[in-house]
Amino acid sequence: MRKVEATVPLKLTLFGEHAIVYGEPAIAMAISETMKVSVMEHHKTIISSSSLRIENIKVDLEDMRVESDQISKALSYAIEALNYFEDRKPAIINIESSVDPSVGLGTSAAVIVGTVAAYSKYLGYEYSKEEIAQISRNIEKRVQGLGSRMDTYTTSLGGILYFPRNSESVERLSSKIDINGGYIRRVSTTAEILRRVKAIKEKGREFDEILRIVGEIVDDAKTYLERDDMESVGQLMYVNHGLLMSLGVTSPPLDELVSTARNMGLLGCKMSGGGGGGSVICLKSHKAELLLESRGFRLVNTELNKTGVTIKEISN
Ligand SMILES: Nc1ncnc2c1ncn2[C@@H]1O[C@H](COP(=O)(O)OP(=O)(O)OP(=O)(O)O)[C@@H](O)[C@H]1O
Ligand SMILES: C[C@@](O)(CCO)CC(=O)[O-]
Ligand SMILES: [Mg+2]
Repeated sequence: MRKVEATVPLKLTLFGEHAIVYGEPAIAMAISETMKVSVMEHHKTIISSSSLRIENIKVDLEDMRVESDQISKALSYAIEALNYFEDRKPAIINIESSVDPSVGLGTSAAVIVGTVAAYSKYLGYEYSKEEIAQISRNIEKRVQGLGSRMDTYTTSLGGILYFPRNSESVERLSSKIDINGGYIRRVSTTAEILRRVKAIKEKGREFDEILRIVGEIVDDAKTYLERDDMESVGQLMYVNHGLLMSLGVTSPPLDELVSTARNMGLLGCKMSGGGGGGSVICLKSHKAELLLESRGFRLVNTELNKTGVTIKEISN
């Protein structure tokens, strides 16, 4: 029986979330939390996701229909990833994540990257990580309507990545940055928050100006990260958080935590990812870890992942 398994790192956004959707640069980092997608030979197509508590959903291979609209919405990223392939073969697709879905850690991207990586190998294709990133980026954009290539590229390629403005290139950064990260549940998905930002942006020119300043912060942060000047990196984290608050994408628990961190003299903290709750990152310190824990944030394994998606063939 053939089985292919893809392991995909999740990610943190260090700087520039939301602004990157409008052409500004951003910096993201792949971490050691993972999404695993396995594809196993079978006579029917079945999708299971333990973290979504969705078990053995049968999928019609012809039109990728599932039994209920609600479930099909929850599985839309995985289904669209399977749909990319025209020469589909039946299989059991199992998705397992080390974190909760939709908390700002790039689970939407990782589900797509993992499904494209494992299913393409199952069908006999040999895609490079860059090809997996490119295919996944288009799928995420199609499902969400809006979005950048940041999460799909970071989870495919691994490392600390800088996405320059108005360019399709990606730059690997070398930095010793060490982070504490944690998350709380959120009510909205990134797709919903992206639609809210678009609506706000259409209301006033000042929002374009905020996004442009975020872009400048990202470029300065790149310089400081490469010099390992963490005091300056931390200061820019607070400023980036403040601008995200002006865009309306933070939430009271996130703002309280970041503001308390600043009052306590921590070097730097900010929201990370789509926002509306979800993830917060701080430059690493014992105090930052205690603060995250005291506010009920679930700590994440923020060790840098340098390799990106890996695929292995398991035969039994
Ligand atoms: N374990 C999983 N199994 C299947 N689908 C998942 C899983 N985890 C996440 N997803 C899909 O990704 C969606 C969440 O995407 P969303 O973009 O809101 O969160 P995120 O990617 O974790 O955060 P961010 O985009 O802010 O980094 C879920 O609604 C679901 O469709
Ligand atoms: C909010 C956003 O910038 C990051 C989500 O992790 C969306 C995107 O880049 O697609
Ligand atoms: Mg997402």
